[in-house]
Amino acid sequence: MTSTKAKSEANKARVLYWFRTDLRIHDSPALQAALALDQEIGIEAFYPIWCFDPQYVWKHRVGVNRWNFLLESMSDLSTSLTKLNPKQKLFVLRGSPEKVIPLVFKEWGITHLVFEKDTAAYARQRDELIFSLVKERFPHIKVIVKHGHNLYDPEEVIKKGNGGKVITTLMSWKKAAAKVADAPARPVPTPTSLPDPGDTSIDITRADTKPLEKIKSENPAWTRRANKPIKDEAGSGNAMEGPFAKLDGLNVNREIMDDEKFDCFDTIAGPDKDFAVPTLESLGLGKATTHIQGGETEALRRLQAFLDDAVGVATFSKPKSSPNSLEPSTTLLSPYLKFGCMSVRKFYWDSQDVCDKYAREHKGATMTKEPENLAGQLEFRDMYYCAEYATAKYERIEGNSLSSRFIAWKLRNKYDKDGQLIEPRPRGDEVDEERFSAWKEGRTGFPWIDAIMRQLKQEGWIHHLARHAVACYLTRGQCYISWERGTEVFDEYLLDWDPASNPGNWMWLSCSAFFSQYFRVYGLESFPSKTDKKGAYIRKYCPELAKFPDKFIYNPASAPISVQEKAGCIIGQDYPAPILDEQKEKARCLARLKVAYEVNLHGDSPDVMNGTAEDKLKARFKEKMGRDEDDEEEEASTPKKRKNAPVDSGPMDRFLKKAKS
Ligand SMILES: Cc1cc2nc3c(=O)[nH]c(=O)nc-3n(C[C@H](O)[C@H](O)[C@H](O)COP(=O)(O)OP(=O)(O)OC[C@H]3O[C@@H](n4cnc5c(N)ncnc54)[C@H](O)[C@@H]3O)c2cc1C
Repeated sequence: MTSTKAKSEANKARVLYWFRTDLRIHDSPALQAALALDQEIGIEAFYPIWCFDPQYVWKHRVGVNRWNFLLESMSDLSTSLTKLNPKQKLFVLRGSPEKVIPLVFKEWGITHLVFEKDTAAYARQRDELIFSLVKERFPHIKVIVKHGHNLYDPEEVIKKGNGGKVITTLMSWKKAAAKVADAPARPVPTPTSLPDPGDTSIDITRADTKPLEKIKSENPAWTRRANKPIKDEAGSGNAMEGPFAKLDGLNVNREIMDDEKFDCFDTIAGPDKDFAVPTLESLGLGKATTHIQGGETEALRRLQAFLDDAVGVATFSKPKSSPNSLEPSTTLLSPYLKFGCMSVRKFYWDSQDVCDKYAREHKGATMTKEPENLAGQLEFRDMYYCAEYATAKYERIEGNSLSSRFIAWKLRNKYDKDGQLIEPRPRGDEVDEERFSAWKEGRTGFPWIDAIMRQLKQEGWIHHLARHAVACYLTRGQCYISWERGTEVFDEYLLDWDPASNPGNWMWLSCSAFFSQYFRVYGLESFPSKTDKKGAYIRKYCPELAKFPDKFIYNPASAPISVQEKAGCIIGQDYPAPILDEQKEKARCLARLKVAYEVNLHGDSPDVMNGTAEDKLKARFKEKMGRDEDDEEEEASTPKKRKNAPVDSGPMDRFLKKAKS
């Protein structure tokens, strides 16, 4: 099919550059390839676009802070494009790619589609749709795809470097990557100019997109607000499979979106017909709470600030950084890498160059080695991308071909015989439900856990070891709750949520895959007090505890009542008493994990797939321990009561009562 409106003259290129998770202009091999067409055949029109997919808005759990970060990053990119050519900007097309891209193919007479490769499962599926669409309906359009989101292309590392097999250790990743190239590619230059866009008018009557009203009427869950999930009675015709399929039919963000104000998808070009970046208001969202600003400009500023401290770069050691410093003790570049505002290769090579210069100038000085140094951190990121690439059902337990070890976690996802999630949020018994909610809301009664979860919600970022602590607590440390629930909460709150790193690290921390030393559990008092004796971090994020003496800051429930009164915070009233017994639960978790490791079932074992795995683990537990796994549950799950607590209400009741009032 040829263009109906604009036609390419003299075989010059009319380029659609599709920005996705590459919201930058520096070190972009895809952008470079697109602009190289000017030398090769000449560019007649250049359209930098972003597809704002409504499916993403209502099928993927995203908190207001990540929306804010994304919109800021898009605005910043748009400004950069305008600086390269005052006629240019980021043209935001409101609609799903498979709808809006064919439309502009026709309307703008596109001859070339260029984008950066994205190897995540959901992205591959989306891109396959576009490839087949081009093949069937627009065979004259040339598609150019360049890798640039990782140090090495995960697909190449897996296919060329590891014979198509999955990778689960940094060593095996290094070996496989070495077969692809000696070192990551050096960054490519930043463009200094851009060709003009062509005519950007669109005959909206021809628009193959769904106006807002149509989306709403086809998807009742979109507009209905309710406390419990609503199934989409109408069914959604173009639902994606993979990680998002489980959310099919639900506006999972309805709790934070005000439908009255929601008008983001009124037309393909937005309310002013100018393809502007949407606003938080148009998504029906309130104000962001984070202080972390999105965009390439901020990413480069942060990188430069890090590089300016050569000693800091040369001696950067992840395990020695502090999870509870008030200012981040690591680079905080992860959200920028996630959205591609920061090129990972620039990050890698700029740091490497600083290290090399430091080594030359300070002969014999101690420098950190891999994997603790910065290069090691970025390599871990690549390793998870490779694992995700090679693993079917990576984001879940059942059917996970990475052989995520099967542990009968509470509140884990359950699927029907067709592999569909039975409920988007499995319900468990009251104790597990309450433990999960308390964890998510930062009211477990363990200040270390609560402070981290509150920082996560407020800022959208927490330190790596803080992530370790809360992930360990929720899963194998104390609660025995599925890592799937953890990924879901991180997905909602993290700015840097990543489909490879998030499930991968949760599998690691829960000792389901990648790591197996399940007996190493973080102490809720001993671990944080190593780097923050006085509890400044706790005082910041749990201000109700601010006046407690240092001695009790990590365990305020152990303070005498006179101390609590003096601190103006009665445990059980103004701050919850511990929701569980740390040591007892740790012992219970360890016992169950030991059995799970012995039985050694994996995500795709027949017992897991046919639903008999949990019974098998329970039977082995009884055989080994001489009692039922659940026998001790009653005892262990009863929170300790304060001596002076009224008999008719537990500490959590009193805290909730107070919070509600
Ligand atoms: C349970 C859990 C969930 C996580 N979820 C995510 C996630 O969704 N997205 C995400 O980017 N990171 C995730 N991480 C990894 C890591 O915690 C963050 O990348 C890191 O804390 C980001 O802070 P930073 O940029 O200051 O990191 P730095 O220490 O400055 O490291 C530089 C970069 O290296 C990469 N990196 C470092 N450690 C890891 C790691 N363990 N895995 C993958 N990449 C790493 C990141 O891109 C990071 O920006 C998770 C870790 C845990 C324990």
